[in-house]
Amino acid sequence: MTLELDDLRVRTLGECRYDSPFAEMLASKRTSPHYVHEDDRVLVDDTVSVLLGRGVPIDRLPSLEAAGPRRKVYFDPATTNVGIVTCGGLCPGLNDVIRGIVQELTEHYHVAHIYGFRNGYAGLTEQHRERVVELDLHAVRDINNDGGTILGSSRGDQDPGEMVDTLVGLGIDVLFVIGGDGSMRGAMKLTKEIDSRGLDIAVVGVPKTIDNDLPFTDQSFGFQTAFAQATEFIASVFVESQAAENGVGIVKLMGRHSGFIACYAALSNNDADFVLIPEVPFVLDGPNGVLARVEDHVRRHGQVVLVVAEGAGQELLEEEGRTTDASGNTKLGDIGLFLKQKLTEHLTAVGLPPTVRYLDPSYAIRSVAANAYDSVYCVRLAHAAVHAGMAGRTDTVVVRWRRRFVHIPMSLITSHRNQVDPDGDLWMSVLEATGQPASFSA
Ligand SMILES: Nc1ncnc2c1ncn2[C@@H]1O[C@H](COP(=O)(O)OP(=O)(O)OP(=O)(O)O)[C@@H](O)[C@H]1O
Ligand SMILES: O=P(O)(O)OC[C@H]1O[C@](O)(CO)[C@@H](O)[C@@H]1O
Ligand SMILES: [Mg+2]
Repeated sequence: MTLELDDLRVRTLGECRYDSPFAEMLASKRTSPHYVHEDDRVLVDDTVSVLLGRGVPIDRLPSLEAAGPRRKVYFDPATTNVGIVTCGGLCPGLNDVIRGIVQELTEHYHVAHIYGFRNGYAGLTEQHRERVVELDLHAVRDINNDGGTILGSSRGDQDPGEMVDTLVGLGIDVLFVIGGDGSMRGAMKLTKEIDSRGLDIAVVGVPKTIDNDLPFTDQSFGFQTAFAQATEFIASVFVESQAAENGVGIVKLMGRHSGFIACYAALSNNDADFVLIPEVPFVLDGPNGVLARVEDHVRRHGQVVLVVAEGAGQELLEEEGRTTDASGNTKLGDIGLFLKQKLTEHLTAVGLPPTVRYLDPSYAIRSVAANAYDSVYCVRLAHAAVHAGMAGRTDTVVVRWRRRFVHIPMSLITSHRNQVDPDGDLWMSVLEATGQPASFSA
């Protein structure tokens, strides 16, 4: 993707004229290895060859605005009303982000009102307007101990006009959207509607995806918790497969288009012998296909463990009758059950009748509370989002990029998918750890 500096500038509603509660704390701060000044920018690229290849002066290199508190803010905190909505699939840490936003707005900015919309964008429609809840410190006190989201979530289409009417009705100045790619597309439609009506409402996104499939972010919040949960299931099938004759353990993990959860979970305890992900196509048959390779492994070791991302090998499954969910996401075929059946048939046919242990942890890896690492990450993202919104940034997403918190235009987060690069070092680590072939070609 070609990136120009101007593509990376975030929108702002106007000049920041109100004193920020952080003004004094910021007065003497300068950029350091641990802090980026609000007037400084963070480079997108981090290798000498790419930077040289850009062929532009340093101040024209693609760079991102630093996140964090400003000395002045756009909205007058005392009269500011805020809305929060969580959309799409669950992800560990949603409650931590909600809590962080409410605490920051209450304890530091002392804003007028914070409203939570129930069940995703549906909560902003006319039908559900009366379900809006007012959020305060009491309402969010210990919600971080629970998985899910106290606001609820949903998929499905809503009318931006109706949603903006709700924002106007409540006098919302800043809306925080915590969600994935679909949610950010929805947020951009809201901004477009807000603009067309000439309204002064900021929309700030906090990207959420356990699949880690959003670009321009080191790793999305909740991802670490999710893959840590997944490792437990791999460990279980490993133990089971070791105890059985011709033991075959298969774990299917979430990851529609990106196999990050499968790769990290597999690397974590290093029990997996094969990792199959959407980014690396494979064939079943032939001397170099998955069936023959698994057979060979069982012959040599008496057992085998496969970790498969749900989006892997979709090209091998019947596409007939494939449907979409309420948000238009394609429903995938079940590659886990398909592999279970094919491996059972093949190993039986070659005289190695297997004992197959198949686990599909599914929602169990994403419905849990965030671990300590993710909780820290969530609260820092929440703070960054609040500062961005109060400073009038709109159509903007807060992310951590190369360990710095930064702002990016919302359109970039939906511009492409973050995927495991088959030529990158993560996949190389998986190949090194599993010993599986680099490709399963016919
Ligand atoms: N193309 C789109 N245009 C406008 N709004 C959209 C679009 N796609 C999704 N949305 C809105 O965003 C909400 C969430 O979208 P979706 O169900 O795709 O989840 P997501 O945010 O992508 O999260 P995830 O995929 O990680 O679960 C939907 O309920 C819908 O209101
Ligand atoms: O919640 P649903 O609609 O069952 O969707 C499940 C999907 O959501 C995700 O968890 C992404 O949020 C995918 O990994 C998974 O395929
Ligand atoms: Mg999505």
